[in-house]
Amino acid sequence: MDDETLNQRRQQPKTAANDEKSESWAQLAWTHLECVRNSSSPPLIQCITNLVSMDLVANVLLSAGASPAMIHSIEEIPEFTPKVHALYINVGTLTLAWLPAMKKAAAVANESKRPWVLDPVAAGASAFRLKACLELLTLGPTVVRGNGSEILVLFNGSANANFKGADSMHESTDAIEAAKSLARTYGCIVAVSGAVDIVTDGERVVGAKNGVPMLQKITATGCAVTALIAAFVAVTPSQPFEATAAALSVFGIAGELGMCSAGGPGSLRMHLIDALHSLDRTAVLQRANIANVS
Ligand SMILES: Nc1ncnc2c1ncn2[C@@H]1O[C@H](COP(=O)(O)OP(=O)(O)O)[C@@H](O)[C@H]1O
Ligand SMILES: Cc1ncsc1CCOP(=O)(O)O
Ligand SMILES: [Mg+2]
Repeated sequence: MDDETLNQRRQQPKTAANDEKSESWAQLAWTHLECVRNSSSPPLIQCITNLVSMDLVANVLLSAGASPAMIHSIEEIPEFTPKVHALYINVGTLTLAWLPAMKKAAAVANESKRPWVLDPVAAGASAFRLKACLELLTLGPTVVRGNGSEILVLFNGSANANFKGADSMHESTDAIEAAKSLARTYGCIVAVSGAVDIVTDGERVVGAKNGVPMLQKITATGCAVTALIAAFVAVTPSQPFEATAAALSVFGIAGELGMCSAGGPGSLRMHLIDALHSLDRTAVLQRANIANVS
């Protein structure tokens, strides 16, 4: 997708990819994936992500039809970030050295009117990490996706002595009100992953019930689905709520199909990537399970 196309999408929300008011959620999920795959050039996603996740994030983006670029040096950001279709920031292996580059990239993405997505991995693990996440939130991400514990910590604004790390201690549904409040405060879409993936813009709330529990046994699946959200938002930047729900559902469907061939987490990782690559319309329309949450 070239810049001209991207700008046309921003100015004209009613395109084939995002005329979703008349489409079912399942159709919408398929349309987003198709749009990523069929862009004239693959959506370029800059990923400033943690060291654990780089491989899976890049492979998930490639298998969905996007183009990942793991470029995180602050020296390269002013030149490179304006060229991307979306930016992905993930604090999983945050150090003091990386934080200025994350903030700079967010600022350049904002100036360049590029959507950007934040994954606040283990936000409550330390005061340093939480402060960094809250500072990044004030820079105005388009979407924030975390697990239940991460979203609750961002909402409470204080590091939690019981916080265990990257894995959630909460159900996604425990964090619905926190997610709505964060979405209203920061003017962004907030997604909470789990058995049901919750997506809210502060008013609307939908739940995507796709995926398999074994996705939790593969490191960086949360990071990878946040990257997929960035790719979906890249092709419909004026519709981040819909793009986020669609990405979560599509990733979950790939997990469901991958699980049919997998013997455990190691082979699920491989089959997940294969399933995302070959996902077809029939599977998405039959399996997408997105509905309003009251
Ligand atoms: N119990 C579950 N059943 C089905 N899918 C799940 C379950 N828990 C998590 N997932 C899926 O696993 C992926 C990673 O989510 P999660 O484990 O919540 O993120 P994180 O790795 O950041 O903690 C998401 O696609 C989510 O939908
Ligand atoms: C284990 C771990 N430690 C620091 S980052 C990371 C990966 C976390 O990935 P995810 O949040 O997707 O499980
Ligand atoms: Mg995570």
